Amino acid sequence: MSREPAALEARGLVMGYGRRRRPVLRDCSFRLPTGRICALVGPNGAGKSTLLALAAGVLRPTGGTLRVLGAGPAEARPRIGYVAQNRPLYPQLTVAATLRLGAELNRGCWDRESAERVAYGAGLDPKATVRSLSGGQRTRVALALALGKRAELLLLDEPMADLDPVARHELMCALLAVVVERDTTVVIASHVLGELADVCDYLLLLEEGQIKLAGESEDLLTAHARLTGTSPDFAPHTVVESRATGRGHTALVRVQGPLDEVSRLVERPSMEELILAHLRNPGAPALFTGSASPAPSQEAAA
Ligand SMILES: Nc1ncnc2c1ncn2[C@@H]1O[C@H](COP(=O)(O)OP(=O)(O)OP(=O)(O)O)[C@@H](O)[C@H]1O
Repeated sequence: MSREPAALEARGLVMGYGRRRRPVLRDCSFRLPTGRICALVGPNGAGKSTLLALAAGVLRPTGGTLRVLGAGPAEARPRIGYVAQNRPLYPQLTVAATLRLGAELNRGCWDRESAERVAYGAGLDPKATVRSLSGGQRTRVALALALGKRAELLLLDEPMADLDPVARHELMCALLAVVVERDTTVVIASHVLGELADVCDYLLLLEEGQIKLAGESEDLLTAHARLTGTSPDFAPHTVVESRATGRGHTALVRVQGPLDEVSRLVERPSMEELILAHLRNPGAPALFTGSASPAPSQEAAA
C-alpha cells in the first residue's frame, strides 16, 4: 500500500562540514508524517540545527537523501517556513517594511492577519528597525514571517529561546491556533522539554548525529514504563535508566513483555521523563514506531 508523501523522509542521511567532512549526521533514516507537531530534541551539538537547515534546503547533504513534502528540499522551499537559530532578517528594515516584504514575496497566499497578530502582539512598534530589536522581538518578527507565508511545513529552530515566559505562552498559543486550523506540520527544535511535551504529538530524538527515538508521542510512551520494586532486576524489560530509591529500585524501561503489577508499581512516564532518561543514557537502544520508519526504497521493493 502506498503512503502519502511524508513531511520529512530521510534515508541514510549524512552531513559533514568543512574539508574533512567529519559526519555531524550519520546514516539517519526516519519518516515524519504530515500534520504532526514534532519535537526535535537532543543535546548541544547533536545535529538538530543541521537537520533543519538540510530540510530547509539551506545546506546540502554529503550523503543519503532527504525528501521534504515529497520533493527535494530546494523544490519544496516555497512550501516551507524556516525560522533559523540566528533569525536572519534585514537589520535596516522596519518591522512594518519587513512584513510588507514578506507579503510581496508571498503574493497571493500571504496571511496578513496572522503575521500582524504575532509581530505586534506585545506592542512592538511597526516603525522600529530590526537592528534595534531585542532577541525576543526579532524572534517575534521571524515567526510572523513564517506564519504569514501559510507554509505547509514550519521548521522552527529554538523558537522560544529568547522569549520571556509570557511571550512564550502567547506565541505558542498563536502558533498552535494557526497550525491546527491549517493542519500545518511543525518541527520545533528546543531544549525546553516541559513546554514541548505539552504541545507536540511526535518526537525525534537526535544523539551524536543519529536518531535514537522517533514516532508518535503516544506510541513511544506506551512502549515504556516506570517500574518500582524491591528487586534491582527488571527482566524481561530493557532498562533505559535505573536508580535505588527509598522504596527499593525504580527503572524507566522499554517494555518487552507482560508487566508484573503484583510485585511492582507500574506507572506511565511523562514525555519529559522519557526524553531525559534517554539523553542521560545514550547507550539505550533506538526505537522507531511504525509511522517513523521510512518506506522501503523503490530498489528494495522491486
Ligand atoms: N557551519 C559549520 N561548520 C562546521 N561545523 C559546524 C557548522 N555548523 C555546525 N557545526 C557542527 O556540527 C555539529 C552539530 O551542530 P548543530 O548546530 O547542528 O547542533 P544542535 O543539535 O543544533 O546544537 P545546539 O543544541 O547547541 O543548538 C556541532 O559539532 C557543530 O560544531
